[in-house]
Amino acid sequence: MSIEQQIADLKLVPVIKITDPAHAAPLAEALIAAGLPVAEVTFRTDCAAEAIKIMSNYKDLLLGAGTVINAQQVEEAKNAGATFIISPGFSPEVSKACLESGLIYFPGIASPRDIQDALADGWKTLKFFPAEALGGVKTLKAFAAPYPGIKFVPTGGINADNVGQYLELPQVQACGGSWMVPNKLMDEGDFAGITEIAKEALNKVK
Ligand SMILES: O=C(O)C(=O)C[C@H](O)[C@H](O)COP(=O)(O)O
Repeated sequence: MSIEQQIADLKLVPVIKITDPAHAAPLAEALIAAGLPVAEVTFRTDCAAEAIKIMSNYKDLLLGAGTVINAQQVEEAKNAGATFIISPGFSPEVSKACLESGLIYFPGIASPRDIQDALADGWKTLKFFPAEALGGVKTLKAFAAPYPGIKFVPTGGINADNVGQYLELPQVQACGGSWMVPNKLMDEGDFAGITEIAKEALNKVK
């Protein structure tokens, strides 16, 4: 099954910021225990690649790298075991690196011009970021008319209260968000708490 299809089936993509590599294994286990075996580990911390490498030991986990903004990070993510790449905005450099290395890219888009740049490189499942700040559902409905073949993974300001309204749209494959893996719980080592939040999020979207 394609990565796009697996993400569409899961409906949610937790956006994760790991500050301590020791959190990587318990976090992978917490997400798997919740029934949400997918992680977007962001390159916002120096240990992102190390965390991905640790999490890649969990073969049931669909593992991607987020906040990827250059080709070097694509290579680091791939070497660590990531199978998909996400960036906040469309990056021609990241796109080229993904095409060359066979990784799936979910580029961030915020405008029709971004959508067309992504489409020109062959990407048809796009991250709409920052979703809430850019008009949310209303903007996605407007994008759907001229680009009927494009699917979206909105992210940015999405939470348990508003995720349902996005997933009602046929052009929305899944929603991303950091609310499913709160930094506070990770810092406290409360991985059971993260499992609970991830389960609650899944219940909201079923
Ligand atoms: O880093 C990336 O690749 C991004 O595109 C941005 C993240 O997905 C959002 O920052 C998550 O937004 P929140 O759920 O509102 O915290």
